[in-house]
Amino acid sequence: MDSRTKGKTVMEVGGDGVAVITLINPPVNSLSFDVLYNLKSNYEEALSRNDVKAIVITGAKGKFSGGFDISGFGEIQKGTRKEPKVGYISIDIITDLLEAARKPSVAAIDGLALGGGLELSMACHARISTPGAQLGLPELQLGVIPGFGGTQRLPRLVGLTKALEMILTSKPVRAEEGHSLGLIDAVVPSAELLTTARRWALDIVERRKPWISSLLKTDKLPPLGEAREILKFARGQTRKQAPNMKHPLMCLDALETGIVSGPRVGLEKEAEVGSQVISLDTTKGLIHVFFSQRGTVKVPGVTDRGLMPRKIKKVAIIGGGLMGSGIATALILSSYPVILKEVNEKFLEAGIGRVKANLQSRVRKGSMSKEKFEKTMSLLKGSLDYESFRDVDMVIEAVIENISLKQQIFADLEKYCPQHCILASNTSTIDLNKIGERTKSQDRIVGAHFFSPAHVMPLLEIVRTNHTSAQVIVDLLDVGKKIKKTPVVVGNCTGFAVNRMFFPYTQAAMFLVERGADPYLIDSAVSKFGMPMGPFRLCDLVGFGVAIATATQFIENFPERTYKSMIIPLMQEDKRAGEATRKGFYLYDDKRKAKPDPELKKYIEKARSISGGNVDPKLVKLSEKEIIEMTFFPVVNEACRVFAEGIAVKAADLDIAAIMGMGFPPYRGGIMFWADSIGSKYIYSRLDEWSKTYGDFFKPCAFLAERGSKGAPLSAPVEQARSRL
Ligand SMILES: C[C@H](O)CC(=O)SCCNC(=O)CCNC(=O)[C@H](O)C(C)(C)COP(=O)(O)OP(=O)(O)OC[C@H]1O[C@@H](n2cnc3c(N)ncnc32)[C@H](O)[C@@H]1OP(=O)(O)O
Ligand SMILES: NC(=O)c1ccc[n+]([C@@H]2O[C@H](COP(=O)([O-])OP(=O)(O)OC[C@H]3O[C@@H](n4cnc5c(N)ncnc54)[C@H](O)[C@@H]3O)[C@@H](O)[C@H]2O)c1
Repeated sequence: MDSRTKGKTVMEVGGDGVAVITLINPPVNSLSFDVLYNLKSNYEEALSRNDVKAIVITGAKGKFSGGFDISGFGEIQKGTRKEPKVGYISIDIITDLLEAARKPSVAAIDGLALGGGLELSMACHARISTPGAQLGLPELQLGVIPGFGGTQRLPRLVGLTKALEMILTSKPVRAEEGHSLGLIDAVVPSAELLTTARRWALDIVERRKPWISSLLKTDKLPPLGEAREILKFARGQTRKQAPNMKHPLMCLDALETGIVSGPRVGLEKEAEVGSQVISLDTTKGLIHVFFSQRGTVKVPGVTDRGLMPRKIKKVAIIGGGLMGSGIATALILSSYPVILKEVNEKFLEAGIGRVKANLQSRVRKGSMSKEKFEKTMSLLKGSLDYESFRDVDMVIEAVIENISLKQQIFADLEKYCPQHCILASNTSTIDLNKIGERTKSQDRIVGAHFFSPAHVMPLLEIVRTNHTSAQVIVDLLDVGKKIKKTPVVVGNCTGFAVNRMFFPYTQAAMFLVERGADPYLIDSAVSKFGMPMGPFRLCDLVGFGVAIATATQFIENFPERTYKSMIIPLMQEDKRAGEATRKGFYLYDDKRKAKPDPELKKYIEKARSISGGNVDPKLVKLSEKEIIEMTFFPVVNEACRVFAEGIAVKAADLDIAAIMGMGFPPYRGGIMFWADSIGSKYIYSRLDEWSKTYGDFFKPCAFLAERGSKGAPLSAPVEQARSRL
């Protein structure tokens, strides 16, 4: 393959008269422009050759296709590639050349047919798949719409309601379901895939099987009035669930056009809308997130050294509290045998009970069978001592946040665990160097910072010190992947990446409220911005005990830029500690529904009198935009410090950490991507102005000042980062 081209297709014509075209573009046979243009020439040749009666399309190495090459969207967005004429691929090639051809086509689907891959197969006249195949149109998840005819063909193959479900949720279906829906014509074992597809194609030629053009099917479509009602409902739901995104509604427009005005007009509408969505900011953000998420496992100096992950056969967890039980759940769910150690029988039983409850909730929801539950639970063994630690490959310590206890535990681990064993801590705040102070095992000490609930939250911060070996990081990256987490490798500092970046967010909110802003308006503006909840609702959820403990760490470590608000400590004195006590910034009813509390004013006024600050009329009347800026620009400022200090190696890692650790809206691309979309100059000037009026909490850091003065992007690599790693 030419090094400048991305992928190709090859065509082989058999003695039976079937031309087999194979999509080849590793690792997922994505449909790059090169693949698509090759496919077009293969088709032209197959249609013109007398020895070809029918065509089979398949993908190399057990994968049909993962869809259009997503990097192609980036090239169009950046202007490094000219977009082909609107509709050229979906209408000229896929519809007019392939579907309307005089010779039938059959798709032989192994592995996956996603996005453009499934769309290409839907333009074929039949689809044969293997049992494990995944079939879906996940485009909306990337900010684009199905653009190779999927908005028209899927409803015609599986019905409007199912098509809407598949498109709006981006969730694929398995082959068997695809078969019962009418999306797949036959499911056969892998070894029979090609022979069945060839035979099927010839049967179509010989009229023993029907020659079906999906685009012309109407039997699965509801009557027009009903279709309009279904689409109206879908629009209402979409507006509610994705209020900040335009592309799902634009996708529905394309679907509706096809149903109201016919599939050809629908295809034209799809092509027009498909071209428009590429330049939406939300689309740019989501595509950035797709690649950044996959990029977190590429760590310069670590993953480029040819190290192979060692096999982790058994893991021990110390502490079966909230975090330890969640981590144990995540591990046994991925088939790791786990030993859970606690201080006494009672606590051990409680810890195992929590793991059981985590799994039982899956059984209740129907996502886990009883047999699977039993099998998974059998991987968990309890322990009250270290005897069973003699053959573990990794230990994750998750006891209470107490430095001398952790130091003692690590000294014990050094004695009992084998020499190769990875010694990880789930600490949120304590310096890992201190934790390992009483050992000689610094090279195998690492942070494995999970987020609560650990079996649900997708992020894993892998914290390395100056001494952590590359091998240990490679091992942990592999475990992270196996337990389906997105790992981000960060350096050792207070709060690591996520908690450190987001600490100023809560502080900014407290500051604004003390100066007269309405906390409920702040929460509402932040939720509208796209966070799962506002800072005050979040404090209630986490609990004030944790909030105070974390705040103390930041006040001690970064005194020059922390805002010390007394609101939370004052409330806690009155036994209001958040949702768990049913009273915090909100009041909670039996169903845990939050309601504003007029009494809150009392605490705010008292905190204000302690801090000596005054109500600022400007801050009382903040617009939603100003609220977002004043709460998130301090986060950007701290993210810049984290980046400049080399705590994160790539700005994109901070984007993923913010999205997966804090719920920052993915369609804004993450914290640094969002900041760059606003511009460093503006952010710098706002922070600079506020710092002059309101103090050093807002003071822009040197990195932001430097980039802001030039208007340079904040996410550009740090050439001379004072790396701590
Ligand atoms: C016009 C059309 O309608 C528009 C489209 O088709 S848009 C594309 C629709 N398709 C998708 O959204 C599928 C996206 N891909 C995925 O969900 C997953 O990659 C997958 C399920 C295919 C495979 O998952 P998994 O095995 O875990 O591998 P994963 O790490 O995600 O991907 C492997 C590599 O393939 C790349 N890749 C996957 N799908 C790709 C695609 N469609 N385009 C370009 N690269 C792709 C990834 O970036 C990654 O590259 P890397 O190794 O350099 O980091
Ligand atoms: N709670 C969170 O949201 C969160 C998030 C990330 C990280 N963390 C960190 O995880 C760790 C645990 O937090 P948690 O919320 O699960 O605490 P927790 O209080 O719920 O659980 C701690 C458990 O450790 C046990 N324990 C204490 N000493 C032990 C010993 N010597 N041997 C075995 N077990 C022992 C206790 O009995 C208790 O069950 C802390 O370091 C915390 O900073 C917490």
